[in-house]
Order: sequence, then structure tokens, then C-alpha cells
Amino acid sequence: MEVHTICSDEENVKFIVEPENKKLLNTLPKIKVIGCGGTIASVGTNSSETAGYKIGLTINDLLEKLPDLSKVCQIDYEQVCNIDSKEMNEENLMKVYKCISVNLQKYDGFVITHGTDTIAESSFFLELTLDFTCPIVLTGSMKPASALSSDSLMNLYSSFLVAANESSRNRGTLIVMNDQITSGFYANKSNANSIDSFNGRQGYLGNFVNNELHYYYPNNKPLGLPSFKLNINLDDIDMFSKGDYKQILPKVVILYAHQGFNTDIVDLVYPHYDGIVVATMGAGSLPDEVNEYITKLNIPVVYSKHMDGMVPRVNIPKADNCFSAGYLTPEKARILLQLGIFSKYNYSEMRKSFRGVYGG
Ligand SMILES: NC(=O)C[C@H](N)C(=O)O
Repeated sequence: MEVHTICSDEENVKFIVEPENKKLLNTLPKIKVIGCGGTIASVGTNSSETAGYKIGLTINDLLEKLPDLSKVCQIDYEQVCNIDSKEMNEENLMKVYKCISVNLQKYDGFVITHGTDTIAESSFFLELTLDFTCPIVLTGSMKPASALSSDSLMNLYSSFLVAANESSRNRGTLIVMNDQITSGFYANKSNANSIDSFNGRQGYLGNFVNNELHYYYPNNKPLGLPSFKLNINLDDIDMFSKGDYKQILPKVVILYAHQGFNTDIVDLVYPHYDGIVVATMGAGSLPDEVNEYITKLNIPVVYSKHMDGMVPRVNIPKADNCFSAGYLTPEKARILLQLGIFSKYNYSEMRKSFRGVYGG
């Protein structure tokens, strides 16, 4: 298989997968796949191993194992990183953001391979910060590529079919796993081991069956979707690879509440962060003493929940600096709060951004 060369000149981009019939060159959708790593690119010591495996495949290795896609789309790739998604940080996320930003006009769709532990954070961040209508599909797997009945190659294969399909346009970022197409705004990992992990109650948009896409609704983005312009110099992001990355986004910490949760931990982190998200005990429950303490802080505090569901606004203190995360997980609430602080939102603008997910 031809090795792809990354080239910023659209005319000269070489596609690793091209149509056999050259007449189709200008008609088949151009898809860029961005490799980030994860279990989808991992191998174990034998085919029965489903834990303790290591990243072992590049995006090029994975593409070589797929069934023929040359009648579906043209593909080129960029390996932005090849890591377990526990190592995904702002620096790597910004590289993915840049890779899509500079290529948005040149491609008809994007596929991002990513570890599933934090795939929902990346899909949410990209959804909120990129201005796009083309399909941006994120995929991963729950079993390493080397395992018996691994979901790795099938998830990658179906992601290309989703990304190459016109009907996937203007639906926001999509997570495609286990034959299900879910909104990257709402999808979350719900099980640490099961292949059926991205089966959230919100944002289940369609199914992938025997090479066909079945969407249940017309194309649309999520209601109340907040959007942010980062206004950063994209060239700065290249500097980061030289090891001198400076955090762009504000620092927001997540605290996990439990029986006996008190003000000590809030007190400890408060001076070091620009904002706090608390994963509360139920639909916004925290001890009265903690609530009272939080209302006196001069940083924003977002009340989220550990489990599925949402935090009604009536359950949280009525104070300017306190916000409900609505349906968002603590991780996603953290990203939304970071973007709000970064955009210098006042508390009322901040509240409005959380209203979109029935919080605020
Ligand atoms: N299934 C997975 O991809 C889990 C892996 N630890 C990751 O997030 O990279």
C-alpha cells in the first residue's frame, strides 16, 4: 500500500485509499483520518487478552487491515499522537483541533480514532469549538485489535461509511461504536468493559446495519448547543511539540462528593483553580455546610452528578457563582466551564451556556 505524504497543497495530497477508477477521483468524498491511539490501535500478547494490552498499531496499520473502501471514499491520514486516552491532554486535543481547523475546507469528512476513556471529552470539545457541517466521526474500541471478536476494525470501517455519507452532515460530532451512531455532544462511556458502552439515553441518532446507515431523525445539531471561538494563533500549537506547551484554557478541577464530604477539600483546591465542578451525590445534593461555603467563593462552581440524569436548578444554591450542569457529566461540565471562563463570560452569560443543557 502506498505510504501517504501529508501535504498542505490540496491538489497534491496523496490518498492512501483512492478509487481504482480514476474518473471517480473528483466525486468520491475525501476523508481525513486522524489517529490518536486507544484500544482500537492496541494489541495484546495473545488473542484472548482483553486487558493489559499496549498500543501497537499506527493508523496506517489499521487502514491496511480494512476491507476495500476504494468505492466509498478517498482516505488520507495524520497520526497526531498514538496514546492511551488517559494521556490525552489539552496539548494533544489542540493538535486535533488544529488538524481539523486547517483542513475543514479540503475534506468532506473526518474520522478520529481515539481511546474510549476520554473520547466523549474530545468529541464535546470539538463540537463546541469548531464551526463545521461536515461529518466529524470519533471512534474507538473496547477490545484490542488483536482480540477474538474485537470491535476495533468494524468500528473503524463503519466510521468511514458514516463519515462518507451525505446524510451524516450537520449532525455535530458523532461517536460511532458497536453499530450505533450517537451524538458526540451527549454520548458518554457508560461501562468500563462492555462493547455496548456508548448507549446513552440522550443522542442515540441511528444505527449501522450491513453497510447501511439508518438515521432516525433529520439532520440537526443538538438543541441549545453553545459555541465558542478560540481565537488562538494556530501556529502557536506547533510550538507545543517542542515541549514548551503553555496551557491556554483556564484550570478547572472536578471534586467527587461522598458521605462525609466537607469543606476541607474545597478549601484545599480553591486557591489553585479558576473554577470547580462538583460531582454531587444525586441530583445536586451536597451537605448544607458545603453549599454555604461554596456560595462565598469568588469563582464559578458547577453542580453536576455522578450518574446518569440531570441536576434541576432548584436543587442548587441560589447564588451568582453556582450553576447546574444540567445533563452534562462532570467531565463535560468542566470543558464548558473552561470555555466560558476562557471567553471571559460573566456569570449571567455562563448561566445561559449551561441553560442549553437544561442546567444554568
Ligand atoms: N477502550 C479504550 O480505548 C480504553 C483505553 N484505556 C483508552 O482510553 O485509550
